[in-house]
Order: sequence, then structure tokens, then C-alpha cells
Amino acid sequence: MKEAKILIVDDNKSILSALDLLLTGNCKKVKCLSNPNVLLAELIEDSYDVVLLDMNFKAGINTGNEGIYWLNQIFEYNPGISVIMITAYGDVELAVKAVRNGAVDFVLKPWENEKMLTTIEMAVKLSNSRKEVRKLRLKEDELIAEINKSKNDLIGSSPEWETVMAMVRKVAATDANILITGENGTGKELIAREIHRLSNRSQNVMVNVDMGSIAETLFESELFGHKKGAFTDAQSDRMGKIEASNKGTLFLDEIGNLSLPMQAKLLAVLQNRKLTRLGENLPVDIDVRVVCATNCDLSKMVNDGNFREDLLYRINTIQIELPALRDRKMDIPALAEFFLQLYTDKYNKKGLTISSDAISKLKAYHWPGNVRELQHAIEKVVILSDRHVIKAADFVFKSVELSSGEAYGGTLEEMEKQLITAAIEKQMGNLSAVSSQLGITRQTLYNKIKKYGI
Ligand SMILES: Nc1ncnc2c1ncn2[C@@H]1O[C@H](COP(=O)(O)OP(=O)(O)OP(=O)(O)O)[C@@H](O)[C@H]1O
Repeated sequence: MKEAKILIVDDNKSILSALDLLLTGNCKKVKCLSNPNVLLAELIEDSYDVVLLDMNFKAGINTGNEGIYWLNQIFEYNPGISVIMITAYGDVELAVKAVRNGAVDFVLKPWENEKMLTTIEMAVKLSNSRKEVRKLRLKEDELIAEINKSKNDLIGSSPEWETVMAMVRKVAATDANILITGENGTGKELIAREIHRLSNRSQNVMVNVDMGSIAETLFESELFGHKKGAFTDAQSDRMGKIEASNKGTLFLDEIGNLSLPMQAKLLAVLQNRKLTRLGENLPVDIDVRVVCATNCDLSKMVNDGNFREDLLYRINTIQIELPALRDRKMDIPALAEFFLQLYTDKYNKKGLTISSDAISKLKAYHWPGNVRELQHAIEKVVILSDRHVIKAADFVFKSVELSSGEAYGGTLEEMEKQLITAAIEKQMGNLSAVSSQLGITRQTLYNKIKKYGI
């Protein structure tokens, strides 16, 4: 209230001076106008939080229509401003009409000062929250525009990749739920982004949830949100990821990693299109398009009793299978050039090129980690290269199987890296299988892959 700027418009001078006396000292600025014709000019002059507006201006004509007219004028200029009508007892009906038109409240003449101050205080609060909402909305629009601005660089012209892209273009604009399958690193997330970018939901966000890294205990609060105090660590209200993707796209990565109880909870939300935040009673309506990705064979998981059939039907209206990189080797040169450009720019190594024998070597390799592995391989040689041309010998692909009794001369970290690389090769890039082979969680495996640049 102390920071508020109040504009009072009334042709009755004694009302103006009474209100001026009451409010000066309680507010930052109080401005009185006896002629409504200068009202709009005054709104342009300064940013007011509240306008106190008389219902009647012309002496003798008490239709109140002038008040409603000026109310609409104010909103046309600034719909966020709080307007309180000042009205005589006989005009209550009109004052109610003004409230229907957007005024926050009305005060009857003669007013009680306490009541008037409370009404103005509420109006200031409302005006502040409207300003805050408007600011957040603009910020949100800005962020979404920024996120969606960049067109994805999807490299590939092989028939296998073209088939994928034709399917993406066909289904993007529909609201169909899509399941993207393929080995790790084949571009599932990239394709999900492209589907979102080409969809009618691209004005809103795509929210990415990695089901493989959410702990069972946090699943509900991460996805559905919670109210402050809903559980010990819930220190503030939090919107869940599903609600955050409302009107946009919800990308559920590694859907095959979901436990059966979590599958049931997710299915209920997708079926009912409603969710209830933890600790709250009222369900919230949601309107999301679901895109899922997995490297697991979900049909086999259904047969084995590890994945709900009804959930599979719900998420795989359309299935897009991404080819492994070894099955579209003709795209390797273009991908290599693309990543070379990316990393020579990033590491300031302009002019670095790649020899044709190096490209041949890349084409001959079987890429168990697919495009991601190729990307990391190029990044590594760009960092290490101190020549102008990358040669075949710069790429070293290890296929190591260490026997338990073998003496190893390297550091513990090198050994760990080799073990992980060997396991990825052995399991053909299936990270779930790699993590169970090595006896570590998927998250730990991800961290190590990132750490070692595998
Ligand atoms: N066609 C492509 N053109 C350019 N870059 C690609 C392409 N396909 C994949 N990539 C890049 O390869 C990396 C891995 O892609 P992405 O994360 O989409 O794969 P993924 O299948 O979702 O992997 P995971 O199953 O491990 O989550 C990303 O950096 C992505 O930008």
C-alpha cells in the first residue's frame, strides 16, 4: 500500500479532498481529477495501481452510464489496473454491473474510512499480482520462443533416415501419442523435439522426463507436483512435470524403466486427463500430447509381465523405430562433418579437416553407442588434434574384454573406462543391460559415460 499510486476521479470537490486527506501518507502518490476527460492522459502520464472512479459525473443525470463508459476506457488502455467504483446508495444495481464489467469492488457514499482503506489495500494487492502474472506470462512466452527458435539439426539422407523423417512430418501435427524406439544414442530425444516443433503445440513447451533417473520415492512428486508440507522434504508448493507440459508435449524418456506401480499411476493420469498434486484434493485438468521413448522391447516386457499392456496401447498409437547408425552408414560422412564443424567452432580449431581414410574407418566401425558415440569420438579427436587433418589413426576403437586375472598397467580410472566401453559393445549399446552387467545403476552409468566421454 505504501508503494501504491492512486488516482481518484470524481466531480465532487469535497469527495476528492476527503479521499486525498485519507490516503495521502498511506500511499506513495494520490492524484485527484475532477474532470474524467483528462483521465486517460493521466494514465499515460504515470502508472497507477488503483483508480477510484465515481459512477456519475453530470449533475442531475444519475444513470451511472458515464462511470461504466470510463471504466471500459480504462480497461482498454490497461486491463490490469484495479478500479473501485464510488457510488450512491440508489446506484447499487449499476455498481454491480460495473463489477461484472471488471471493477474490483464498489464503495457506497458516505463510506467508513476503515472500510475504504481495506478495499483499496485489496485492490492494490490484486493489481500487483496481475502485474506479476503479466510479467511471468511475457517471460514464459519469451522463454518458449527461445527454446523453440532453433530448428533441430537433423542430419541424414539415407533411405532409412528419410523413412523416419517422412513419418515424423506425417504424424507431428496430429495429437497422436507416439512411441519412439531404438538403441541408445540413435536420436530419440532429437526426434521427439522435432515432432514437438512441427506440432500445433509448439507455442508451448516440451517437458522432458527421464524415467530412468527418477527415484521411485520421488516419482509422484516429480510428475504430479506437491503442496508444501505434503511430505517431509516438501518445503514449498511445486508444480509437477506433467502439469508444466500442459498444452504442450510431455516427453517420457526411458519409459521401459518404469516400475509396475508407477506405470499404474501414469496410466490413470493419461486415461483421466486429470491429476492431483500430492497433499491436495482438487484434481487439475491436463491437456498434453505424450511422446515416449525406449530402447527396450516393450511387447516382450508385456509378455514377461513387466509392462502393462493397457499402458503400451495408450502410448504407442504410432510407433517410430529409429535405425542404428551401423544400419545407415551412408549418413556417417555427413554426421562426421556436422560434428567436426560443431567442435572446431567450439574449441576454436577452425580449418581442421577430416581425411577420407578417417571417414572410411568411421564407416567400417559398428558404433554400438550410435550417433552419440560418433559425436563423442569426433569431439575427442578435435580436442586432441594438433594437426590440420584428422587421420584414421586418430580414431582408436577399443574392444576390450579384460579377464579377471589379467594384470592391468593403467590407472583405475582408465580401467573403469575400458570396462564400461567393453560392456557397451558387448550389450550392443543397451544401457540397461550394461548397468546390470556392471552392477551399477543407470544413473551412475550415465554419469560415468559423461565423465569419460564414452
Ligand atoms: N540425425 C542426427 N543429426 C544430428 N545429430 C544427431 C542425430 N541423431 C542423434 N544426434 C545427436 O546424438 C546425440 C544423441 O541423441 P539423442 O539424445 O536424441 O539419442 P537418444 O536415442 O535419445 O539416446 P538415449 O537413448 O541414450 O537417451 C545428441 O547429441 C543428438 O543431438
